[in-house]
Parts: sequence; structure tokens; C-alpha cells
Amino acid sequence: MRRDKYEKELLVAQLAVQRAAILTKRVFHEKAKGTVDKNDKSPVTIGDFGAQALIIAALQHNFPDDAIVAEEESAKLREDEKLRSTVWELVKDTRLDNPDAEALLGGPIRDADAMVELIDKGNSPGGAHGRIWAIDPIDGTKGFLRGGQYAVCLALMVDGDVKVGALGCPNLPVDDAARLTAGIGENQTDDDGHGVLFSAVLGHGATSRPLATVSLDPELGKPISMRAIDDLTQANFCESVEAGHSSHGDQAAISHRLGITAPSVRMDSQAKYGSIARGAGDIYLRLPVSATYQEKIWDHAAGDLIVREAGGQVTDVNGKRLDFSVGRTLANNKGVVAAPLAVHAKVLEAVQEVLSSKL
Ligand SMILES: Nc1ncnc2c1ncn2[C@@H]1O[C@H](COP(=O)(O)O)[C@@H](OP(=O)(O)O)[C@H]1O
Ligand SMILES: [Mg+2]
Ligand SMILES: [Mg+2]
Ligand SMILES: [Mg+2]
Repeated sequence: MRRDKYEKELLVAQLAVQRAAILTKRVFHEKAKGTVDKNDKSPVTIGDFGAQALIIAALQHNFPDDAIVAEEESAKLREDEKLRSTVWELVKDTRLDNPDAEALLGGPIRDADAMVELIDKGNSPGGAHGRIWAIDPIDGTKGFLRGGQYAVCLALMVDGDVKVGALGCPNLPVDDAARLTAGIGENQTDDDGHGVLFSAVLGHGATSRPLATVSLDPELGKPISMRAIDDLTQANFCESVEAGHSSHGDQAAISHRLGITAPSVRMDSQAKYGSIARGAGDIYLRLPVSATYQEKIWDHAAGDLIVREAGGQVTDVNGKRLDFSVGRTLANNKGVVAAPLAVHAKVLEAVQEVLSSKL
């Protein structure tokens, strides 16, 4: 079956993520320099709002009829004049260093009022019908603050199915061959050799390229694929840093059951999905800690597609594919199990054994 290549959507998504990441990187450096308070939540707040505004501006310019589900809303900006002008100062000077690319995204936002209004265009309830973009302007808030991993995430869903995904990971190595190591979750930089842009279109594979390479050619990326692994004892698995986001205990028990000897690699954000998609790691486990928490679609949409297009499978702990068609959350799913297609069933079996032994 021939599938739509979504060429323009992919190009706009890639450039929008690249432009937003220029802003998040500036905030990251200003935080390190102490220009913004590094102890409170302000760096991430400034970065979230700024990145979301820039991405929505690009989407509205190119696809004005599409709906948008984005993580942030503007209430705080409307009540805090100082925060609003700090964000605006950053947004107004953030542009791609490529005039054609910048023009494609619609150029600068008009003024601070327009910026605040754009942020609120991300309030769609989501659902199973039509074209809906999902945005996480900074995923891995804690990683961003710690100087670890974070990601700028954008995906297009059509009738509830993810068709296009782009993930900008400023602090990951550019080199696809660099295996995940324990230190990747902290003390990272976005200096030379770092910053990768993962993308995928349903039915057309997944790619990576340097985040800094701005081009109007959406096919510039190198194809990526998961590592072929038949001996699961040699697998490398990754998980959240935050113990409140997934159960480190259950994940350790699953890994033990699979005979995995390497310690888990802890890192924030959808950088986990990108990393396993390019074979830097093999398995991503996100076992629920709470019976009531519903995963948010913007935390998974791009990563789910990128892993599946790289030869992986992504399901919840019950073996169901992630269902992006039911609103702003993955209300029909519990947890995430991502692994190469050939071994996913084995991993899922271990997940279910561990979970049922707890009952
Ligand atoms: N109790 C919980 N269980 C699972 N995920 C949670 C959670 N509380 C918050 N999160 C989500 O976990 C995301 C980060 O995932 P990770 O731990 O893989 O880095 C957060 O994204 P943000 O950082 O964009 O807010 C947030 O949406
Ligand atoms: Mg997130
Ligand atoms: Mg976020
Ligand atoms: Mg958040």
C-alpha cells in the first residue's frame, strides 16, 4: 500500500522543532550562567512557553485548520507581566539561521499579545477525528533543569493515528552509534557533537540528523533502526530518572527476569524513544506507579511512531498499542513497553509475569 509521505508536514515539523530548540538551548545556557534563576522552576517555564509559542506559530502559518493539543496554557503568562516580557524577549529574537526556512515557518510572531494567544491555540480536546498536532515544548522538565536529557516533541495525528513525528534532543550525542551510558541523564551539554533530530513518517521509516543542520530537504536524515538482538540477556534498557513517573522496582524485576545484567540507563524525556530507535539502547520500560495516572499523548506520540518506524513495537503493559484517539491522555492504556519487534513478545511476557506476581 502506498502511503502519503506528508512531505510538507514533515518539513514544517522538523523546522519548527529546530527553531524551538534554539530557544530552549538559549534558556539552558542562561540557566547555567545564572542569568535566570536556576533553583526555581522559571527556566523551564520560560522555555516551555517560548517553545510552544514558536511551534504553534509555525503550524498556524502552514496548516491553519489543524487542531493542536499542547501541554502548556497561557494563564500564568497573562497574570505575570515580568514573566511574559522575559518570554517575549526570547521569542522575538529566536529565528532559524536560514531565511527560506524561517519564511516557511511564517517569520517572527507579531507581538507579545499574539504570542500569548498562540500558546492557547494548543487547547484542543484531541480525539479520533481529523488532523491534530501534539506538542510537548519541553519534555523531561526535570532533565532540562538538571542539565540532563530533554526533548522538544511534535507529532501529527490523523483520525487518531500518528502519521508524522519529530523529536529534537539537544543534549544527546549526534552519533547514532554512541551506546547509552549511565551518565547520559546528567551533566550533559549541547556543545559540538550533541543535538539530534529524530523524525518519522508512518510507512516511510525513521531518520536522524544533526539538530543544528537546518535544511529545506526533509529527506536529509540518515535512516535509523533498532539493534537486532536475539539474546535478551545482552539487552540494554532505559527508564525515567524520576521514580514517580515509572516503577523502578518493577522494571528491575522485569530486567532480572529477562536475564539482563547491565544496569538500567536512566534518562528523562522521549530521548529514551529516540535512543532505542537508533539502537543506542534496546528496551524502554515505563511501568505505572499509580493506578489513576493517565499518560499524556504529547509525552508519547512522536516517540511511539519513531520507534515503530525503526523496527520496534510499542504497547502498554497489557500488550495494546498506544491509543492516541481518545483525547489528551492515553486513557485506554497503562504504562509503556517498547522493544525491537522480534523480542517484544518476550519482554511483554516478563512484564506480565512481574505484574501478576504482585497481585
Ligand atoms: N505520575 C506520573 N506518571 C507518569 N508520567 C508522569 C507522571 N507525572 C508526570 N509525568 C510525565 O512524565 C513526563 C516526563 O517523563 P520522563 O520521566 O520519561 O522524563 C512529564 O513530561 P514533562 O517533563 O513534559 O512535564 C510528565 O508529563
Ligand atoms: Mg512531557
Ligand atoms: Mg513538557
Ligand atoms: Mg509538564
